[in-house]
Amino acid sequence: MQYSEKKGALLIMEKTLVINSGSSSLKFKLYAIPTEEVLASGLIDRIGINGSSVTVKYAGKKYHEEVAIADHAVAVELLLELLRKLHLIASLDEITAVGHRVVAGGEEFDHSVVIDDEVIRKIDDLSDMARLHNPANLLGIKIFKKLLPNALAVASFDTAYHHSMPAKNYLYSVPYEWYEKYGVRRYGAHGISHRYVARQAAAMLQRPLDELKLISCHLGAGASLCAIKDGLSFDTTMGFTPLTGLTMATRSGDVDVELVNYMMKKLKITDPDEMISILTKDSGLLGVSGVSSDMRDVIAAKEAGNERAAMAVALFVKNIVRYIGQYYVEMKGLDGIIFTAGIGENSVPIRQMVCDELAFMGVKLDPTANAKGGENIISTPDSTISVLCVPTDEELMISRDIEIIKLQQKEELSQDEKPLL
Ligand SMILES: Nc1ncnc2c1ncn2[C@@H]1O[C@H](COP(=O)(O)OP(=O)(O)O)[C@@H](O)[C@H]1O
Ligand SMILES: CC(=O)OP(=O)(O)O
Ligand SMILES: [Mg+2]
Repeated sequence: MQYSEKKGALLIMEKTLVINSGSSSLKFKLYAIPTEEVLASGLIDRIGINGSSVTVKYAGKKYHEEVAIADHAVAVELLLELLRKLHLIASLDEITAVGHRVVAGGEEFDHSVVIDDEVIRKIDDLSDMARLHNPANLLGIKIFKKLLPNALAVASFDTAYHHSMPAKNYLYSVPYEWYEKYGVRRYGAHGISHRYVARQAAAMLQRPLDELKLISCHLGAGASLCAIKDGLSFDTTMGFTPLTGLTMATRSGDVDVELVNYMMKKLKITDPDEMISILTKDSGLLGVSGVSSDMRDVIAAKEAGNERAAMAVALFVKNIVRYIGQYYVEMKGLDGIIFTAGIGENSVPIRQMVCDELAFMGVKLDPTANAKGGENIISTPDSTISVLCVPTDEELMISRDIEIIKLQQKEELSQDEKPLL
């Protein structure tokens, strides 16, 4: 624990580490609490594909290294090494809380929780609902639990935000008992991000969040749209698992389930898991383009005249537009479209291509604002629907949830200490 003087008051400074394992990346932020100052932030990028690298920003400095990172286990090891090597902390004990993004939280977890053995078991049980993510999330949880047994460990779930969806938006048209007995329903994902960008958008538009109809487009290696009404998730493109919805880096998005059966026969595959693995790891941008899972590479190939790369980009854009149309109708109106995550935040051409498809509705991008990126309103003032670029900050949301949990724990303690009358 350290002390810091801010505006004349003596503050006890604690350090919170937040770990965000995505399918292609591992991000982390080290915060000073309560000031929320980011002491260090890091991105381990392109996990499992060529050209992987690590970038850490700390104390006005930047560390960058191109290094092979085969999987999330290697990424977590690298994170630990960097914490020490770059002297981001003097000793691990300085970290008093660790927050973990967990993708699948099922029906049970509708808010962030303190991680104990029971929570670990449940996250493990939910792995079938996010096979690219929950095992990687658990890996980080277990390593840090072992290294920092006394730190407060918290799990924040991607699915939690979507608990507000009405039944007509989360039920599938399948036997109802599947939902009742086995929890088969749409859970969605990226909820921590959709929640964050919706709040930011309301502040940028200077309107109360609960009066806005928004569509948040989280376009990263995994991608999902979320229709946000009354400040809450109303509908989302990911389903029972993060496999469905949009075209993604390596995931197919929506397909007719009959093709699973058909292709198993054609490819002489007997194990359904093998088929799901093809739809999860060999499809999407990678499968269609044959070039790469990374949108940067696919756009470069498209510009060089590669037709399959152009088709992959066209499918990516088309599926986003399809769902924007659906949610516009479902919400009976739309005030703002938000672009976020790796592609949404950084790709000027993808934002342009999506908005070009919406031009007939009066959506107009300001090309200068679009090229600038960052946290910005990127539509023209006369656009019928505002378009916003909002860099997501899942880590900040997780760190704030940790503070809420700390407050609740303090309140519970003080309740316990109250003398019995
Ligand atoms: N400038 C860019 N143009 C297009 N795509 C980009 C750009 N920068 C990053 N990306 C894309 O962002 C993806 C990573 O997004 P991110 O949200 O970090 O993914 P995840 O959290 O799902 O691992 C990469 O796969 C890459 O395709
Ligand atoms: C749920 C999901 O797809 O997450 P990410 O985009 O971080 O891989
Ligand atoms: Mg992500």
